[in-house]
Amino acid sequence: MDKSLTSGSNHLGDATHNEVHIVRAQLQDLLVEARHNQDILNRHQTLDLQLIGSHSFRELIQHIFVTLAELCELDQVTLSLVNSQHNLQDMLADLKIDSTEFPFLLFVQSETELQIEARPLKKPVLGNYETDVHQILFAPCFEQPISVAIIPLIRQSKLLGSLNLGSMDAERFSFDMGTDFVERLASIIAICLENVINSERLTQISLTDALTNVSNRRYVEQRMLEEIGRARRQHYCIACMYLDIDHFKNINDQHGHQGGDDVLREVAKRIKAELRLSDTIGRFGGEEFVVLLVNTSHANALMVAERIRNSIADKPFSLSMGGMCDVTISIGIATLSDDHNLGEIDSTANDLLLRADRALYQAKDQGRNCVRVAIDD
Ligand SMILES: Nc1nc2c(ncn2[C@@H]2O[C@H](COP(=O)(O)OP(=O)(O)OP(=O)(O)O)[C@@H](O)[C@H]2O)c(=O)[nH]1
Repeated sequence: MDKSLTSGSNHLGDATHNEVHIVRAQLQDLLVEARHNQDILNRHQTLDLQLIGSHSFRELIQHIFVTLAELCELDQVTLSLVNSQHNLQDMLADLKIDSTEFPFLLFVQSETELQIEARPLKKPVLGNYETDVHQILFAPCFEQPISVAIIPLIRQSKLLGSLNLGSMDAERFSFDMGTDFVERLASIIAICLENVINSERLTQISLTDALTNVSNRRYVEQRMLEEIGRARRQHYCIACMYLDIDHFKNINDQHGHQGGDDVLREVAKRIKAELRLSDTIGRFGGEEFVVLLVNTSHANALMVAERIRNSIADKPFSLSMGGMCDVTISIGIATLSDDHNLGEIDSTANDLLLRADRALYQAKDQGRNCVRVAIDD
């Protein structure tokens, strides 16, 4: 037997075997990478769908802070929004969102505040976290990140704000990294932000009284049903106040319709100033207002009503055409305790409003500028 041939063919066999082994390993790596990429793609698609599907500002912000952070495995996510005329903060107040609900949502007064090292934020900036540059953007986070991506949110050439992503991994965001993904994400978020803000504003307009800027009757009636339902589930008491300006016809007669309008606006403002964010105030029509106090006992409702009455009676109103005017208000209160919160929600709401209205008429009958409580309370 030709040994060299045999050993040669063995060598050949080993070499082929090794090559096959290497190719197999490479294929395996490619497969792992393909699965990994597919996984990333799936996560991004899930994120896109959640962001695009957001129906409200609250929902969108939650997806940015929770879904985005989870799916992209980020350690810190904050969002800075340019709020030049305080419009956004007013909108949040109307939506009953207070600053504690979204601590990672930041407001800046102008685009200049989002400049990085004196350069306008036009493109994503990736790299190491630097305290003097990035601290403001990550101030609410428990831990400061190690690498960051500051991504402008631009819509129709206007900077809406910045999405600020942080990671404890130094290599997660480096200055020479491609930014296609983050730019795509930022354009989706910018479009969604613009959409939800516009839609919240439209809803707000349709539920707001144009003269006084408080809610209108439609909103209060809708809200009342929701609040009665919630009070029933969570077993607390709610109170309803019916408020009516005294002798408003005389105010109109003496100071003209414009003077009357000034009084309506100022009354709404003074009532609102005495309420909590969770309470609801609405103009029901003419010179009538309704207030809904959640999780409020009979005694507390009485206290708030007295405070409102005093805030109106104690200080004369100045009118836009000049001159002053004394104004008083009468208030009727009805409360709905947990043990009486039964039956159809519609009729419970009607009954609560009716009882507050009857108490108001008692207040009118008994001299005005006073607070009366429903008899059966
Ligand atoms: N300026 C102004 N007046 C309004 C508006 N809506 C209703 N009014 C007027 O509000 C007045 C309400 O008068 P009344 O219902 O007689 O009640 P009142 O004079 O307040 O008397 P009491 O409620 O019994 O104390 C009417 O003169 C309405 O024209 C409004 O949007 N602006």
